[in-house]
Amino acid sequence: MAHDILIVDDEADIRMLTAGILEDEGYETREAGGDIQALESVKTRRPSLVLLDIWLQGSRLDGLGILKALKKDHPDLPVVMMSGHGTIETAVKALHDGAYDFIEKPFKTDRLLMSVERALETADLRRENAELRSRGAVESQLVGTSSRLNQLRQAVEKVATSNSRVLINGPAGSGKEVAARHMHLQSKRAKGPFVVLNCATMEADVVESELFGIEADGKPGKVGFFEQAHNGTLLLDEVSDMPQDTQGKIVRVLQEQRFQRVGGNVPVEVDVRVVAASSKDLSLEMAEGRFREDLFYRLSVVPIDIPALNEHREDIAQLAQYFMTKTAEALGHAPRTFNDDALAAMQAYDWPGNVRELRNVVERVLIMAPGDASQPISAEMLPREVTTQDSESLKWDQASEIMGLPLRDAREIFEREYLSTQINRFGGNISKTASFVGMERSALHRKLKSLSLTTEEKAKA
Ligand SMILES: Nc1ncnc2c1ncn2[C@@H]1O[C@H](COP(=O)(O)OP(=O)(O)OP(=O)(O)O)[C@@H](O)[C@H]1O
Repeated sequence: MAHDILIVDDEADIRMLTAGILEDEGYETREAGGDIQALESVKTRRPSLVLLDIWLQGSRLDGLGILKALKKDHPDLPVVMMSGHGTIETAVKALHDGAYDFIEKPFKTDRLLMSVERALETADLRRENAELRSRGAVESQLVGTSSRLNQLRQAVEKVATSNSRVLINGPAGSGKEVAARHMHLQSKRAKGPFVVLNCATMEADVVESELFGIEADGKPGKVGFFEQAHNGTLLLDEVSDMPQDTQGKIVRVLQEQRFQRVGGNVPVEVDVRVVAASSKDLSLEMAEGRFREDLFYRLSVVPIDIPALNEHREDIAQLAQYFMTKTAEALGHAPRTFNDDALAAMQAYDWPGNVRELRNVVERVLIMAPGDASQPISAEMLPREVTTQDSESLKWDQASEIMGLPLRDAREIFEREYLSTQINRFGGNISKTASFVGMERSALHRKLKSLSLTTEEKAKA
């Protein structure tokens, strides 16, 4: 997509000439003859760059005034100043106030193009960096004011002040790492490091060297996660994926607060608070012999449960707006609001990927939605899966679940779903339901009883 450049100059000839040079290079241009036009134009749509004259006859604000106003709302918008009567002081002032460059009029074509090109390149790079940072970002504060979130925050803050080990449980993307970071920042260790080891993405044969480091010829060759986290917190994320041998070694470290590096024989002492997180039910993993009992009880001194997003829907609007502001800042866009329909659709959706999915949807919407910042995001601009959560996908989930069952169990699930839907459809009226499904009234009664379905309950549902 061509970069779009706003040229602000009170002289129409200069605007035209500059626009001609830029358009020949494939840029799109817009023109403004004064302060009001310039600010309006940026408000309507943020350009990729502004070329701004310092002296503007007939305007209340001069170029420096406009620069300040622009930078207030769009700190990352690249601005190149131009002037025929520029003094060194004005140029320095402009650069100090955030202009990218200052060119003197009359300028040579090459000088103009070079400055524009560099300013755009720098802005693109900055944006990409911020975007990368934002994509990998995990917050340190738990956003949300529902009672579930308030309880969670209280529990996290309470346990933070103790040195106890904590096991954080919750579905993928629900905020386990955010809770762990929040806990770290509220603890006495806040100034120390917060280190995350993701046990799920680590190859079994390197987990130990990653955790404990490597020693060769009596010297540390690689500092492990435990040492990196000295005086701070180590989060063992997806701890259920840790190989069993390593689990045993961790038990010893937790007991003794010291360990040996791989290949070494000198004990290394550390002061580390270990916090574990898991999206699997660790007690089940333990019962099935995949997770060591001694480690489970050592890690799970204080269990903290993070709810799925659909268990605290009241926070969806606040979280969506929060991620909108963050993402807009990172991408250098103006943030948009959500209208009531969009909020209602987001609140009704089930969010199988939890808060992470919500964050991704907001990012996608900000980048893809038509219109400008003055237009709120409406339900039609949301991705299809959010707005068309008709039971299609749910039905499919259920169907695949049924495929894994013996016929008897599958039939029971089907009959239960089918009959409760039909009873609801006929407002709990057994005679009408019986006639529609083609059963005797008494037979339907018996069936409902055998499925433990009551008409009152189902009619209410
Ligand atoms: N309450 C919250 N406030 C702010 N951001 C949140 C909250 N909950 C989750 N997030 C954001 O959602 C994303 C996923 O959160 P996080 O990584 O903590 O989830 P997780 O449960 O650790 O996921 P996984 O199981 O995949 O490791 C992150 O970008 C995080 O910042």
